[in-house]
Amino acid sequence: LVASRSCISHNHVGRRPTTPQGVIDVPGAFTHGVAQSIHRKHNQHHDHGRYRTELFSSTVINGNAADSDELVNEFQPRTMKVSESFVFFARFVVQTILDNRIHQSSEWENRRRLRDRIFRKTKREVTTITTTTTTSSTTIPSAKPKRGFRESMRKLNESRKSLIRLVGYDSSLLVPAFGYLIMGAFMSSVIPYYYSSCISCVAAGEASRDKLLWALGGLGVSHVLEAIFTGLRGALFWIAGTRANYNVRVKLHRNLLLQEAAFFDNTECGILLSRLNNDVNKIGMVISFHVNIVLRQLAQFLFGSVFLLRIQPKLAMAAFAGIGLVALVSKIYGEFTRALAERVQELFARSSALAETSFSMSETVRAFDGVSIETDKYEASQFDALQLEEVQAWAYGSHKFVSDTLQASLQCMLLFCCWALGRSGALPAAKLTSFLFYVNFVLESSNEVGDQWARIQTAIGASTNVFDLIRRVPAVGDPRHIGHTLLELNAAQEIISRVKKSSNAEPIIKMSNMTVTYGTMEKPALNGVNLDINENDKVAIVGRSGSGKSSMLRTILRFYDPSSGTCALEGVDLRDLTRKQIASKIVVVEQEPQLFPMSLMENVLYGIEKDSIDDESGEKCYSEKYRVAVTEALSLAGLPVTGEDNQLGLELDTRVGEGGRTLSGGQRQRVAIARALVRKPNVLLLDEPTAALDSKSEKVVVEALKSAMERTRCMIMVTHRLGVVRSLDVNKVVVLEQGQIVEMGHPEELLKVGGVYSQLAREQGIIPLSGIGTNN
Ligand SMILES: Nc1ncnc2c1ncn2[C@@H]1O[C@H](COP(=O)(O)OP(=O)(O)OP(=O)(O)O)[C@@H](O)[C@H]1O
Repeated sequence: LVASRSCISHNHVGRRPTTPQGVIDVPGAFTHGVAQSIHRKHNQHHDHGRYRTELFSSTVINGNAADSDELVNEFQPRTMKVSESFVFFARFVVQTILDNRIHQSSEWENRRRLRDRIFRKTKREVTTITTTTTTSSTTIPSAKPKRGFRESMRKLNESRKSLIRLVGYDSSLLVPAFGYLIMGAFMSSVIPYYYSSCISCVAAGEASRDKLLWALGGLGVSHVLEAIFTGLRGALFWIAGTRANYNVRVKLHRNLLLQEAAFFDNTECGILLSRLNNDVNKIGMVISFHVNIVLRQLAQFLFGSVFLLRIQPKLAMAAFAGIGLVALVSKIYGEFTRALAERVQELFARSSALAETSFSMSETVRAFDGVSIETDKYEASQFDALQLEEVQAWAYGSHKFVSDTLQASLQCMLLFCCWALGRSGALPAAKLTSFLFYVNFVLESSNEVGDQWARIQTAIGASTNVFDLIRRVPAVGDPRHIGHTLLELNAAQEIISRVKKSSNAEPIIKMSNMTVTYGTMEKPALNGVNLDINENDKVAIVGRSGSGKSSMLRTILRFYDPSSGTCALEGVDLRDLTRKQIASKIVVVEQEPQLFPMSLMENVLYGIEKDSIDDESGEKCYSEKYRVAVTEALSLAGLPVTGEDNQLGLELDTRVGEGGRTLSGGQRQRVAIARALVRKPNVLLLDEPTAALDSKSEKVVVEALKSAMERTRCMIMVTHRLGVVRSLDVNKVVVLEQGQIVEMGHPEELLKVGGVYSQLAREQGIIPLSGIGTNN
C-alpha cells in the first residue's frame, strides 16, 4: 500500500510549479515536455516505493526507528544521468533559439501590421473618406523588449543607482578601495615587463649582473606592492559587500512588514524569506566580489593594452580584434545566464515557500502521514531548479570551450605573425618575449571580465525582485501629512487637535456607508454598513459563517481600507491616523493569540519601548514600574505569576516558546487580555474570546475580560457563541448577513423580536431572560 501510494504521488512531479500569476515558463512549454520524459524514465529505474516498503518493514521488525545513517541513506533524491543532463541542455538551447526566432518574427510581423495601420490611417485622413471603415480591432501584442547590450547596460545602470541609494554608499570605504584597485592593477601590469627583462637577461647570458639585479628588484618590489594593494582592496570591497547585504536586508525586512494585509494574503512567506536571504546574498556578492574583480581586470586590461601598443602597435591591433570576438561570445553567454538566473531564483523561492509551509504545518503533516507528499512536492520543485542549474553548468562549460579555443587560435595566429616579423628583423627576441607576456596578460584579463560579466548578469537577475520589493509602496499605509508644505503641516495639526478634543458626544467608532471588498473577491465582504459605537457600548457582532464579522474587526484595526465609505475613530477617518495612533487606542484579543518566543512580560508589553538598562548585561529592559503593572495585569487576567494562585510556577521572565506553545490556548488568551489591561485602550476588540475554552476556563476569561472592559471606553466583540453575550453584559447586538446589517438592538429585545438573532439563539438553546417565549 505504501509503495503504491508513493508511485501515485510521483505522477505529479513532471508538472511545472505554478505561481499566482500562472505557470512558470522554463522556457515555453518545452521544459514541461523534457522534464516529464526525464521524470518518466527516472520513475522507471528509481523505485521509490521499494525503499518505503523496506523502511516500513524494518520499522515493524525492529519496532523502532532506524539509526541515523540508515535514515539518511534510505532516501536518495533523484538526479539525471550526465547524458540526460547534457541532452536537456542541448534541447534547452535549441528551444531558446527557436523561441527567440519566433519572437523576432512576431516582432517583425507586429511592426509590419503597425506600419500598415498607420499607413491606412494616414490615407483615410488625407482623402477624408466619410464612410465608416471597419478598422481592425486586433490589438497588437506589445513586443517583449529585446535585452540587448544596451538593455543590459541600462539594467546595470539602474541597479547600480539603486544599489548606491540602498546600500548606503560610504565614500570613506569605496574611494580608497577604488584607489587600491587602480594601484594594484598597475603593479600587476608592470610585472610582465620585469619578468620578460629577467628572462631576456637569463637567455642572453652575456647581460651584466647589475641589469639582472635591477630586473629582479623591480619584479620583487612590484609583486610586494601588488600584494599589499590587492589585500587592502579585497578587504575593503568585502566590507562594502557585507554592508550592502546588511542594509538591503534590513530595509527589505522593514518594507515587507509595512505592507498591507492583502499583500500577505497573496504572497507566501517562504518566497519572501528566499528574497531576504538568497537574493540579497547575491547583491552583496556583486559588490564584494564580481564588481571588484571586473574592475581590477578591466584596469589590468587597459594598462596591459598600453604596454602592448608600445611594443608592437600593428600586432596589438590584431590581438584586440581577436579579444573583441571573445568578448562577443562572453556577452551572449552573459545574457543567456541572466535569463536563466531569474528563473532559478524564482524556482528556489517557490521551493522555500513549500518548505516553510510544510514546517509550519508539521503537525498536520504528521497527523495525516503527509511526509512523502511534502517530500515529493519539495523534491519536484528542487529538481526543476536543479535542471536549470545544470543547464547553467553546461552553458559555462560550452562558453569556456568556445572562448578558450578562440584564445588559443588567437595566440597561434599571433605567434605566426611574430615569426614573420622576426624574420624581417622587425621584432627582436627581447621585445617578442615581452609582447607574448603582455598578450597572455591582456587575454587573461579579458577572459576574467567575460566570466565575471556573466555572474554580474546573474546577480542583476536576482536583485531585480529585491529592488521591486524594497520600492513597493504599501496600499494601506500611514498618512503622509508630515509633509513639507504649509498646507500639509496645517492638515496634520488639525487632525491632531481633533483627536485630542474629540468630545464624548462623538461616536468612538463610526462606520458610514462602508463597503469592504477584498482584491481577490468580486462580492464585497461588507456592503454599505452604517454603525455608531458610543461611550460605554458593549457591542456583539454576530451572524453566520462568512457574513463579514471578522472583516469588520479587520477594518477597525485598519488591516484593510474600505473600498467606499469611511470608518472613523473618535471623529477621525482611520486613513488619517498613523499605525502608532491606532495601536495606542485599539487593542485586540484574538481567539488563538500567537505569542512571540520571548518572556511572558515581553509578550504583554509587546510594542511598548523598553525604558531601562540592565545593570548586569547592559541590555535594554523594562523598569520596575512596568514589572509591577504586568504582574497586576496578569493577575487580573487570571494568570498570576506570584502568590499561592501561581500553580504553574510562572515568572515574568518565563519564556513561552515559538508561538507561545508552552502555554495552553486559554493561558495564551489570558496573556492577550493582560496586554489590554496594561494599555487601557479606548477600544477593546474581542475576536471569538471564549470559542476555544472549556466552561471553567471560560469563567476565568470572562472575569478577566470584565476587568479589561472597566478600563476601556467601549468593547466590540465578534462571536458565534451567544452565551458570552449575556455573560459580558452586551448592550448592543449587530447581526450581519452577507455583509449587511440586518438587525441591531439590545440582545434581550432582539430575542423577543423573533428575527435572525433569536433564531441563532434558539439554535444554541438560549431563551429570553424573562423566560417568556418569543413571538414565534
Ligand atoms: N483575506 C481575504 N481575502 C479574500 N476574501 C476574504 C478574506 N477574508 C475573508 N474573505 C471573504 O470575505 C467574506 C467574509 O469573511 P469573514 O471572515 O469576514 O466572515 P466571518 O463572518 O468572520 O466568518 P467566520 O464566522 O466563519 O469567521 C467571506 O466570503 C470570505 O471568503
